[in-house]
Amino acid sequence: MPVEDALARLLALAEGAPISTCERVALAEADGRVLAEPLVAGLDLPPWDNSAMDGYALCLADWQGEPLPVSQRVLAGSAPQPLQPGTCARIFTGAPLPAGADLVEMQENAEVLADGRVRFLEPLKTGQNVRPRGQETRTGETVLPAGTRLGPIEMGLCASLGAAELVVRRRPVVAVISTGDELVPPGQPLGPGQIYNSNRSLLIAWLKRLGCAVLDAGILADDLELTRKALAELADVDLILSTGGVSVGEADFLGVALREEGELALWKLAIKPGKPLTFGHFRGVPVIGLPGNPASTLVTFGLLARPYLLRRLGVEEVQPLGFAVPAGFTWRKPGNRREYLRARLENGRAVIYPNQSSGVLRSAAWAEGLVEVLEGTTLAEGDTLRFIPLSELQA
Ligand SMILES: Nc1nc2c(c(=O)[nH]1)N[C@H]1C(S)=C(S)[C@@H](COP(=O)(O)OP(=O)(O)OC[C@H]3O[C@@H](n4cnc5c(N)ncnc54)[C@H](O)[C@@H]3O)O[C@H]1N2
Ligand code: MOO
Ligand SMILES: [Mg+2]
Repeated sequence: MPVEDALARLLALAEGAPISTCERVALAEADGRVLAEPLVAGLDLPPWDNSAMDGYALCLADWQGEPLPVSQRVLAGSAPQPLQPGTCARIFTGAPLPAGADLVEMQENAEVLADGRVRFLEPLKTGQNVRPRGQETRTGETVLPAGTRLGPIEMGLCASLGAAELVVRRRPVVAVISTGDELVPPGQPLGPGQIYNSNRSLLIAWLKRLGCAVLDAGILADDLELTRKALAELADVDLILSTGGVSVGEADFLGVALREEGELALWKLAIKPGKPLTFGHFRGVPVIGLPGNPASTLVTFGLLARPYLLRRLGVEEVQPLGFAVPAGFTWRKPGNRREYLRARLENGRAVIYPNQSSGVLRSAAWAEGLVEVLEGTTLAEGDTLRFIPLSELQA
């Protein structure tokens, strides 16, 4: 199945199983969460006309070009008096404009005379250096739609509107299973044939960034009975996310368990790395089986499982679009799977890590993004490719 068809399937399944319950959280706890209700402005922003500069506020219609006495001093955080006709007000950045004033001149363009009056050195224009009330936002406007993922910028925006609490989708509970008799957690010595479990750490960190509550189900031995048992114990989670055990080997049991006690909706995609990606249900619980090779885990989580989870949270834009870059390498062997190569930008061109084996996670740590090589294509230097930044995928 082509990647885009698999993604469309997954997103449709996600829409059928939304994480629809919500909770009210303090603003400080909302980073990384998804808004369940739109953020509607309860005030104008700015709440009043204010000065964009340190200088002097005056009324243009009232001014004949003569130096003006200073009738008041207005600091940010103060409440000014209405402007006395025939005077100007000393004013500072962010301070409310006195009623009757309609412009601010910056102090660099003004001269304070010996008698304290202020002479304006440049032509003046109504509205200059004034940030009018409501210029950013008006009361009642929807500032962020439901389904927005909150990041640093949104946190700041919510605060600017005085939102102390937000209604967000609850965290999806995702169980992480690492399958493989060879796996050992870091901190223990390696025996013969053993390797450290890297997928667990990669996925747990990534899921947390996505606002998921992670249930670490540990390492699962390559055994059908134990696989059934492990899956059966996770009946209450929103998603079971496993790695390994999805290919055709004699120790690959995930697909068998899904076929027996649920259903296998997706298996064998035209994607490299990541071909044996598996999606199905075990006794009704959604299961994503990522291929065990670490670069396959990375690519399939980023391009398929991450969008699936985000869509379950009601997020519309689930995938970075990436951007077009010229290839800084040649590709001579057309594949029958869409390839995602770990790449970097050098002098505006994509160059790839020399070892693209799906077992090599170091390629991804070196890389800044994934470049997409379409099925059946070869590439010459300068040909255009899509570059998907890893920073955006990991956000
Ligand atoms: N005869 C075939 N063999 C394989 C095929 C195929 O089509 N025919 N597909 C290959 C492809 S492509 C992939 S990808 C892998 C996927 O295999 P599995 O998902 O079943 O994963 P395992 O066999 O369990 O492990 C693969 C590889 O990854 C290492 N691994 C697994 N889990 C972890 C972990 N948590 N941390 C670090 N490394 C892990 C494991 O030791 C293996 O080296 O199958 C190919 N075979
Ligand atoms: O699809 Mo596998 O991840 O190529 O090695
Ligand atoms: Mg295998």
